[in-house]
Amino acid sequence: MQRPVLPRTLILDYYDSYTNNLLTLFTKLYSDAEVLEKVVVVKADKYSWPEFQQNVLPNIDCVILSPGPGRPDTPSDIGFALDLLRSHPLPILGVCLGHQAIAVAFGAKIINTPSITHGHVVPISPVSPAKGLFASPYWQTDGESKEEQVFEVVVYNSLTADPDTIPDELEVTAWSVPSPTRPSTVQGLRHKKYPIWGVQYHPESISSTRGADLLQAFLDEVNAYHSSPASFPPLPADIISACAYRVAASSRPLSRSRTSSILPTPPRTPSSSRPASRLGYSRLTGSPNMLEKKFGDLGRQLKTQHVFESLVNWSRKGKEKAIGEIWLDGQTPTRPTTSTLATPSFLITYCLATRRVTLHRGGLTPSTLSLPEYTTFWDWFSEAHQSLTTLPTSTSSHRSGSSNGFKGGWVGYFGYEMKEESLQGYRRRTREDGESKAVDACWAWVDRFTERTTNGEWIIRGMLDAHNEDDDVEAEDHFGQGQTFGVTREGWSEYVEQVQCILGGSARSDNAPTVPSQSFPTFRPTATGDNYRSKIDACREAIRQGESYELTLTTPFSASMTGPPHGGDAESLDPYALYLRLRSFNPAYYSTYLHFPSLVTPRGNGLTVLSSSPERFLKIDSGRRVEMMPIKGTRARIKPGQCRRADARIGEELRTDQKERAENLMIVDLIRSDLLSCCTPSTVTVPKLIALESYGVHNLVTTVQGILAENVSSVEAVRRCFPPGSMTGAPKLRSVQLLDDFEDRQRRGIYSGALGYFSVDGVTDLSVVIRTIVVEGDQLSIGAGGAITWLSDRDGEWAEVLTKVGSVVGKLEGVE
Ligand SMILES: C=C(O[C@@H]1C=C(C(=O)O)C=C[C@H]1O)C(=O)O
Ligand SMILES: NC(=O)CC[C@H](N)C(=O)O
Repeated sequence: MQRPVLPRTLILDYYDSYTNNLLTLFTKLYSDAEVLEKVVVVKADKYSWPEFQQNVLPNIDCVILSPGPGRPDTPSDIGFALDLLRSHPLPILGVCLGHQAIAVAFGAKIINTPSITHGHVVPISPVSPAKGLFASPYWQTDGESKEEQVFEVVVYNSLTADPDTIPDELEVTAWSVPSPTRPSTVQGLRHKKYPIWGVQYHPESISSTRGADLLQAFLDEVNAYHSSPASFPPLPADIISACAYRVAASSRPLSRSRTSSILPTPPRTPSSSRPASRLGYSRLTGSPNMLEKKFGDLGRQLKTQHVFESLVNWSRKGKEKAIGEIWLDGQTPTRPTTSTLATPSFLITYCLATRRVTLHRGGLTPSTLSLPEYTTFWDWFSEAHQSLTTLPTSTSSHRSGSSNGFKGGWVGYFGYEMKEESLQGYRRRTREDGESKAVDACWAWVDRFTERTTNGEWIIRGMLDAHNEDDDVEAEDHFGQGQTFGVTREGWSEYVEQVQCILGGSARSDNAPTVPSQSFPTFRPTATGDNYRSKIDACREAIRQGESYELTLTTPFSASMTGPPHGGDAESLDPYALYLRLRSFNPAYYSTYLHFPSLVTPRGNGLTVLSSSPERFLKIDSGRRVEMMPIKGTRARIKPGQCRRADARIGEELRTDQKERAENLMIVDLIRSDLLSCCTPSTVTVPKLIALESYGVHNLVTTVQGILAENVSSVEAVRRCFPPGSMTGAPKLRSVQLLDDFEDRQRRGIYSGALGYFSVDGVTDLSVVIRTIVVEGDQLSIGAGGAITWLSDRDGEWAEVLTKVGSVVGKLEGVE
């Protein structure tokens, strides 16, 4: 059977985190180019009802009403959908919330479903004889028995249409197959006269079957409704540009928003006539301006700690005062990573409350710039990064090996509160005192560094300042203040010599190696366990009301640098010595030490981040492949060596636990939808669904990948996926707003944000900031939390939080 001709389809998005996944159903049937020309996802409140009737309806052929938080009988949740359904000017398909809207529009009641279910696979049975879309030739397979017509899908709902109130003009087309724990519920509806169909389940979920069949059945009806034209016209440009996130189908220039630099914005010149760029990267065909020196066997036997400390000591004595210390210290036995040791040449910080970008350089007074109204830090930083980047073209093949590591560029973090400028529709909470000092984002510029490769060899890398490379070229100065972005030839020679000395063992070392802290300071929850338990109740109540499907509730733990450590005498702790303890106590793929002594935060002077995160937020490789690896599902381990079989059993129990799998699946569907906002739709896939990974704790991890669309920069991709879905729950926007309240409007700060690097060649790798100690002045904090679902148990969830904190700093004695 031929696939139906693709009509102009407008998907109204009720701020759900699964809506974009509907695009994947389209790309199973049509090419990316066709889908991007004919299908748009538009936020449901983008148009008023009169605007929609006047400007949009005449230019589209059908509408899909998305899933979403809230209720279809609450006007602020459902907008003009009920008017649209009652006037039914064109064919409409409702999914979940959209389906419930159909019921409400024609008089049915919405009630709590007898068994609230999110992220579980449920069998569905169409009524017999088949009705509505299930009677379509695109659905029916000749000769199927009733049992064979049962199909499996994922459901995410707390509410349902009350079957006793379905009006005569509507008809139920499918029911869930009842089980002892789940009574049968309405899963499909159709209007007997109008072109309106709905499904309660989520055909777009990764674990649903027959989603594309359902879509074809609908699109076939749309064709019939419009008298089966040979083709439908493309969508007009104004509707395409109303799209929440636009992904280019083919080669187009990068869309750049207006941004500002610390001094006036650099003049725009077409890329062909542009100067060879500030760092000369536009001529990066081989590696003309990228410097690299390999040391072979020299220093192989040295500990990374020793080399790091020697480099730091050397830079502390240098002419220019170092502005920070960076050790990207990935270390797991199973997934090898490189280590990066660097002292950055300058820092950029951003404060949301003041909207100020500040440039910090060693020994100089910081200079600041207020961002104009029309822009955000994301745009500003994206522009700053792009102006220094050679973007790999989409035709460049997927290169492997070392070309995917850090090559120099930005290292730092986006704190969780940066969601304020990334999440569409986010309503900001009121500001607290002291927030005008907050460091909501911090990015350090690294133009030379020492790397330990996975095979233990030492390499140094650098990039040459454009001034040195080509005298004709006036290096542009994006930040003003005479800031340079690369090393000088002399600076590089000096660095080579110094590292050679260190690796060769001839560097004079004034200091003995730092001794790791003997113990961790005593961390305490800032609120009691009972307080957290009561918030779990509040989360479950929000879930019962249909406001959220899953909420990642978190809470801070704090300690003081001057307080008495576990069982020891009072002593002042050194954050670096503490990091040395952490890296051996909880080695993690994203283990990181960031030390910025000159930064001032609301809690004190100096900011140090000691991270042992196991979770990948987002990686972009040199072939523009984006990979996200959300973790959901955590269990404590029996420490290896003690009882391997019992430990493996706990892992297996976690992997097969239906509640944990549902938690993970919910985030997987969310992450797919996030990636569809920045990747070419057909490229978004899930190569590994719910795999067990056991490091400090047992975790369930999923891998989601896609290819970054040509018109989306790496910073913009991160922004579209930020904050990390595993730290919010789903749907993201509503869950984040609820969590702001449940967490008493406290800032999460760096915790729950993203930390890592944006390399000059476009390669990016960021972790989700969890299992991380943040040191501000003499205050230490660790955030921890977990995903709350309808099935959550108060004690179990609190125990999980303590397990997570315990994996970082050891069991907290006396905390219940
Ligand atoms: C909230 C935290 O972790 C998140 C929640 C997890 C879970 O619910 O199992 C696992 C990893 C993280 O995505 C934390 O570590 O604080
Ligand atoms: N996924 C959805 O669209 C959910 C719809 C509604 N908020 C419910 O919980 O039932």
